[in-house]
Amino acid sequence: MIKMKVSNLAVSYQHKPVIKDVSYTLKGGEMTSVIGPNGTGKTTMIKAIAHLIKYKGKVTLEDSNGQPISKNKIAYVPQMSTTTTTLSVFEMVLLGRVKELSWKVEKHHLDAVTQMLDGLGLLSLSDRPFCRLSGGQRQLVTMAQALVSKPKVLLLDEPTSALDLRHQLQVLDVAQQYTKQEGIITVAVLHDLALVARYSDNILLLHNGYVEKEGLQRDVLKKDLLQKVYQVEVDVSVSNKGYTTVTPIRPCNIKQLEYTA
Ligand SMILES: Nc1ncnc2c1ncn2[C@@H]1O[C@H](COP(=O)(O)OP(=O)(O)OP(=O)(O)O)[C@@H](O)[C@H]1O
Repeated sequence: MIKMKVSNLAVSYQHKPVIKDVSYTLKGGEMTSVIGPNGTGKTTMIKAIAHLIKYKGKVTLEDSNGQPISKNKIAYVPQMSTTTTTLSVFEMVLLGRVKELSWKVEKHHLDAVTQMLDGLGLLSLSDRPFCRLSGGQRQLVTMAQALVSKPKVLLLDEPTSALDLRHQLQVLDVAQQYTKQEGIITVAVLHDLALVARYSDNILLLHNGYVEKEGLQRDVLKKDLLQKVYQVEVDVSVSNKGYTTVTPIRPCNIKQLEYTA
């Protein structure tokens, strides 16, 4: 099983600490959701583990034999692609294979792209220029591009923010299926706690640059903990079909609430 170990991670922007001292270990085959209020450092943290920004501390990635895995095997899908490229959807997804391509594009690469587009319901958009897609379609295409690169670690920054209900489930189903099948590590920054409850094997709750809590949904999606971190009164309920819902009720002053976590 592959393993990613993050030790004493710290990131500052212009000497202002954003991620202060974060440590955790992630395992292959598991989906981890990163949650927390706006501006708390979620994007910064996943950009650091993708080696896209400078950080202090240590991030190691190793296979089941303890051998290091190259950082090239980490795929990062940003919040929203604003590129104005005129490349087609097909070409954009094919770029996911760029490290393996030579002057001649082999059939198996083209087949992999077609299969991925088909799986995400994007085949009919193959020839459309990427710059003429809607926000949600762009999110799906960048996800396809990441998956076609055969990553060992898949980092998704708010992958469902522009998607309708059906596509939210579709994207997270694809990510979950791929994570389990290939035994990779997937980390998704999500704000929708119903999706978090449904798809996470593990949840990291970030607050003010620290991990406030890490664990299973029953340990993290707790009323008093969420109230403390989000400063909002919430109701946490589980339907008779087993789906967890976190309902925000009203913003609150934490001093009025009892915190026992
Ligand atoms: N390039 C940058 N330069 C300076 N400050 C930055 C930069 N990027 C982010 N920040 C600041 O770092 C803090 C954390 O930002 P980050 O985007 O990581 O938060 P987040 O938890 O992902 O937020 P959100 O939920 O709103 O997307 C914020 O205060 C933000 O303003």
